[in-house]
Amino acid sequence: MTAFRPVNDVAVSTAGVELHYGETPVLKGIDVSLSKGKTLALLGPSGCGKTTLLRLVAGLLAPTKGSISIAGQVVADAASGAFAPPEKRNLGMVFQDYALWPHLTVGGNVSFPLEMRGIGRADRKARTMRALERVGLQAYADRRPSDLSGGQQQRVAIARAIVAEPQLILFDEPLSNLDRELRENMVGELAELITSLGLTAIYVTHDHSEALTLADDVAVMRGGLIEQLASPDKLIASPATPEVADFLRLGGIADLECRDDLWFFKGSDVALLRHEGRTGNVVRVLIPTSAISAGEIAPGRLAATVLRSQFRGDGHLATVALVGPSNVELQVLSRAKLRAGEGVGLSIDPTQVHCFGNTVLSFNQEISQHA
Ligand SMILES: Nc1ncnc2c1ncn2[C@@H]1O[C@H](COP(=O)(O)OP(=O)(O)OP(=O)(O)O)[C@@H](O)[C@H]1O
Repeated sequence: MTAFRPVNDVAVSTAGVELHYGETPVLKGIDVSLSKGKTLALLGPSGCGKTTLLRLVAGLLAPTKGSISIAGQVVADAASGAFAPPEKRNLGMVFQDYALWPHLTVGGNVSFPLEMRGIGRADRKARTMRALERVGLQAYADRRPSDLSGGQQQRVAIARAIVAEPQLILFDEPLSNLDRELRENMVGELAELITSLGLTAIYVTHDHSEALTLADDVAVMRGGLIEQLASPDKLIASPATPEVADFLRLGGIADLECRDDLWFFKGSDVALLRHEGRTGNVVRVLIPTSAISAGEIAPGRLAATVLRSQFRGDGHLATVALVGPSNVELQVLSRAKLRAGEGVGLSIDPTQVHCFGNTVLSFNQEISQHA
């Protein structure tokens, strides 16, 4: 996102944006740049500042420091005091609670932004029906929102957000009120809609699978800062920090220490792999779930005990503790259900082990695991 890009290709950018509530900094310096036609997800735990950043872009808050531009125009600048209100930013917004007006029909809700822009009745009607058609609800124009399911109400909110063809759409946890199955279907539908309409979007969520499914780029936020901003593929292959890997649930985190070119789980005699290194060196690694296969306890495999297991659609995801090293928990995907307390033997593909920090270790040499 830092690469040079012609200004007219940039839909939104923020420079050094900070937001303080009194003395408390909530955003501590945010620099992002989003190209036209792309979707940026803001992902992170509760309280990390995602909604605050979205509200700043929307014009519902003004930054304490820094500036925000939309389509090359400065819409907020703390230094000069420049500030464009939401209605001047040409945005569509979709909220978690749909925010539909109960006294208006579905059609009335969708056409409202056009009325605000003073567009004539005939044009309004045609554009409203086109927006409803795009979300598959053209037959529902005369109904009240309360007659619709949660998923349908959210689609009405999306139709209302796109009806005036805004340059940018902001989504604030739009699916979090829906039940799991509907949410999973809607993520796919929404991704398709965003792509087919060529929308530029910022999408706030605390759900990593939603972010990785929908977005071209994901900003993983923590404590008012962006911890890493990258494409889903890059985030999965090279998480910048253990916190990012943990938040994306990519696998288990462990500290390894080097003794005689063997890398042991720290404080134990259990070695994960063989690789040149200086005795005493310690590195923190991610052992991805995809790198581990579980079977019977056998020589050459790492012994572990199952702590808990949960079915997740493509198998049973078990959390296991290694026998020997203290506090090393790994996640294993197994076809068979693994029961708490059961012993298992793990094989780990060392080429997938990811090392954090500046240390460059490629664990792709001749390896054997030493239990
Ligand atoms: N009006 C306010 N006054 C003071 N502090 C606030 C105010 N609004 C938000 N905060 C604080 O700012 C921080 C960031 O809030 P924000 O809503 O942006 O987080 P979030 O990442 O969107 O979380 P969530 O997923 O729970 O919505 C939180 O610690 C919150 O308590």
